This record gives sequence, C-alpha cells and structure tokens, in this order.
Amino acid sequence: MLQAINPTQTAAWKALSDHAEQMKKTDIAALFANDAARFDKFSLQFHDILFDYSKNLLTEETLTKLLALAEQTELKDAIDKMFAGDEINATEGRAVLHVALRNRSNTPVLVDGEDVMPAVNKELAKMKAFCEKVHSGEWKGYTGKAITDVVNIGIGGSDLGPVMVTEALKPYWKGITPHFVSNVDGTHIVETLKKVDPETTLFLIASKTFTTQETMTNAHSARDWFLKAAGDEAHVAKHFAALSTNQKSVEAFGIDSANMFEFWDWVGGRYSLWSAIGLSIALTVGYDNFEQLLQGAHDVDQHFATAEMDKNVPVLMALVGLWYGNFFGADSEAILPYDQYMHRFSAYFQQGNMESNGKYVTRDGEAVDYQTGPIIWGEPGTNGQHAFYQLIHQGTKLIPCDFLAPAVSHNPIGDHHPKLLANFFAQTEALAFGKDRATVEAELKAAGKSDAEIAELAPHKVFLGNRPTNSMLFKQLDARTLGQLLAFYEHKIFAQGVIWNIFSFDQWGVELGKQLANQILPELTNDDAVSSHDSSTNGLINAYKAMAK
Ligand SMILES: O=P(O)(O)OC[C@H]1O[C@@H](O)[C@H](O)[C@@H](O)[C@@H]1O
Repeated sequence: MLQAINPTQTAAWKALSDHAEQMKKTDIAALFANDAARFDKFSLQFHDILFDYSKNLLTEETLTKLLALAEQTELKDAIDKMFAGDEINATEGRAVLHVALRNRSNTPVLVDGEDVMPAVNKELAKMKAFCEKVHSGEWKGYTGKAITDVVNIGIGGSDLGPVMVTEALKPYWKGITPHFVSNVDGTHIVETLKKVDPETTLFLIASKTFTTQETMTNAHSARDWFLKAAGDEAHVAKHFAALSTNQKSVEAFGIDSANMFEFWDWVGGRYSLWSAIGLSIALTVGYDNFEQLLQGAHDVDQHFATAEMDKNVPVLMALVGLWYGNFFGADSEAILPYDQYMHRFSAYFQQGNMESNGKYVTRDGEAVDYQTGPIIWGEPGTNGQHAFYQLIHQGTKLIPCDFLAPAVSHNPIGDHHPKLLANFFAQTEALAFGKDRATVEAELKAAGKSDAEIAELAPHKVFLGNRPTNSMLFKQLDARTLGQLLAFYEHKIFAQGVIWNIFSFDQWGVELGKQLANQILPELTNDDAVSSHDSSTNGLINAYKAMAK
C-alpha cells in the first residue's frame, strides 16, 4: 500500500511555488547565457541514449527543490514497493509487476510470497517455441500452408503497444505481416480481412479479461469468416490463439488451452506489451528481438530502482513535467518523435499516460486541488512542424515538448537524415531562444522593407522563445533502445502518479461508458421510441432509429 501524502502540504511544494515566481522572471536564454556548463549539468547518457533536459526553465536550485518534493512524497519507497510486489494498485487489490515480465536477471519477484519468475519464464519459453514453429513453417494452416499473416484482435493495451512496437521495429520484420483490428466499427475487421487469406492467417485474440465487447465481437466475426472458408471447427486450433488471463472464457470461445498464452492480473493492460500480449511483436520481429526489447526495459528498470534520484532519467522526466503542470499551468505535453517508424509512439503514451494519471481523486479518496495527468499528444517530425508547431511557437499555451530522434537512420537515402535532424535541432533551439524584436527589425530592414512596413510586420515575426523541451537522441532505433525508451516513459508516469497522490494503475473512468452502452444496445434493436434517457440522448437515439431504417 502506498502512503497517501498530499503533495501540496509538503514544505517542498511551498518552496517550489515561491521559486516558480522567481523563475517566471527569467528565461531559458538567460539561463544558458549565465552558465557555459549548462548542457553538461543537465544532460545524461544512458547506454545509447542521450537525455538532454537543459532547455528547460530550471536551475540546480529548481532541481534540488523538485527532488525534495520527490523525497517528501516518498517516491523512493513507492518504487521499492512496486518492485517488491506490494499491492500498490489498491483499488483493484493487485500488485503492479510489468517489471517482472522483463526481469532478465531472473531474481525472484514475489507476489503473495510466491516467486512469479518460473511462470513468466515458462510463458516466454512457450512464446519462443511457438515463434520458431511459425517462422520455420512447421506450424501449418488447415490446408498445409505456412503462416504468412498475423491478425491481432484486441483494443487499448491489448492493441496499442503491439501496433506501436511492430511499426517502430519494421526494419526487423521477419516475413510475417502483422495486422491489427481494434475498433468495433465493422469497417476495421472487414477491411483487414480483405487483405488476408484464411489458409495462411493466424488470429491472436488479445484480451486480458477476454470479455471486452469490441474484441469479442471482432473475434467472433473473424471466426465466422474463417469457418466460412475452412468449413470444419476442428481447423480453428490451427488459426486461433488467445493471449489472456482468463482461461475459462478462452475455452468457452473455443480456443484450446494449448493455444492460450497466459499472463496475470498483476500486469496492467497498458503495461502488457511485455507479456503474452507481445506475441504479435515476437512473431513479427522475431523472438530474439522481442527479448532485446525486454532487455532494454530491464536496463531501465534497474536504473530506475537503483540510480540516485538526481541521475535517474525517469525521475527527472517526471519532475520536469510536473514542474510545468503544477507551477506554470501547462496542461498538455507533446511527444514528437523524429522517426517515421515511431509514428504511433505518442498515441501509445496517450493511453499509457492519460489512462494512468487522468485521475482527480487522491489515494485517500479526496478530490485534488492541483493538476494531475497532462493531455498527451503529438505526431512525428517533420509533419507536425507544418501543422501545429505554430501554436507551440507563438500560441498562448505553454506546451513542454519531448523531441526524440535516432542518430543513424535505417534508411540512409541521400541527405534525408541530416535534413530531418537539422529540423529537430532547429526546432528545439527556436523554441528555447526565439527571435527578438531587434533581430526581426534588422532582417526586415535588410530585406528592403520601409519603416512603416517594419512596424506593421515585426510584432508578428517575433518569437518569444522560452518554450521548454527535452531531447532524447539515441544511436539507432533497435529493439533494446526502444525497450529503454518505453520504460523511461512508463516509470515517468508512475513517479508522477506517486507524487500526485493518485492511483496510476486502475482505470475506473472507462467503466461508465461501457455500462451505459450495454444498456443502450438492446434499445437499438427494436422499433420502439426511447424515452428513458435525457432529452438529448433520447433525441439522438430516436433520430438514429429513424435514419437507419
Ligand atoms: O485486454 P482487455 O481486457 O480486452 O482490455 C482492453 C482495454 O480495455 C479498456 O476498457 C481498458 O481501459 C484498457 O486499459 C484495456 O487495455
């Protein structure tokens, strides 16, 4: 159980509030001008990743105060408790042990006194053996052909991670094409099934609970489609596997437990790509690369658990983010990967972050009076530059941004990569340092503008700068580095949730919509006018019924 500590009642919070007022009087450019060693002081190397957080509105004093906040909210104790298998997901009565799934050191991890590592290793061995069979062609479809396509049917944490990772690691694909169906909109499954052949397709039904409406609906449609071609129910075993914690429901669906890859209730859905939910990843990029992904995350787990707080990358990421959210009123963060392969990275952490920390109730059941989880958004660079960066540079909102890029491209064609990276560096520089009025006026004058034109145009061309960014520059996007990056963000989210005194591993906020949808569904299947809701909902439902006739 985690302590319930109101962060705003700590001495550190009060000190940070006062300090923020001081920091509002300076800017990032001044901090650089006053300290030649700023980059060295506020950057860290972790394996092949350089984390530069120097382009932030903070000083050593800020960091000391933020670290005091971490100490006074007992972050270290919470980290230890997570790794020790304590029931830190208190509202669901569960431990939080995605770190056990990637525990390559194999030291015992106890849940209720029992070491979970033998079960974790057994499941990994099963996944490995299965991948080998599929890749070698030993695993055959009902007409004796090898598998060419995998369709993962899942949603939320049973979809976003595998989609993001398989896309990010596309250079490592092994000849199996992955497809992902998540939306209950029939279009998703129908369009996907058009691309695959029942004789050579393997369906992975990915659902922790095996009760999720969208996934079960898509799974049944996939099964019907398959049986239409294959005819015999006996062939299902060759084409359907389940990734779940719920053996009973898997069997009820008609999937043999031999084809079930198991995980456990101490794995949160949005932290589950490291479990059997990652089978589509292992099948796509090979089991060796899946293991490298686990290794990368494990590297960071060890760092998070043991590094001093002031050298601890996820802790620093958490504190820097919280600094803007709680003391400068920033309400969103942009994640901007300068790598096309990472095009689902921000979407992945939308769930990771917003489902974890989108909470207004504290660990002791009170309403917070401070901001918690930020809105997460972003697109790959350079696309975002030609779309929404205008607002980041000159809008009225403070949007801390994370820039991520590989030094080495998987596709070193012409001068694409230097151009991509030039944009990365230019953007972080422009955001931090801006362009002042004098420079703008001098440029306009040099371009031959009259004094009147200069007076008219100059205000629009000024960049105030002082827009904070973190940069993550890494050597190349391989499985191990990706695993490290993902674990950085996961632990950042955890550390922030601890300090905010909220529970990061439940998601009660998704339940009400599900409940109401279940009530509404039967109302849509008859011709009766509906009057049981508010006038808007009644009006919409009745209009739908009339239109759909
Ligand atoms: O894997 P399941 O049980 O089908 O759940 C899928 C998703 O279901 C959603 O309701 C949850 O908000 C997510 O956290 C979860 O990942």
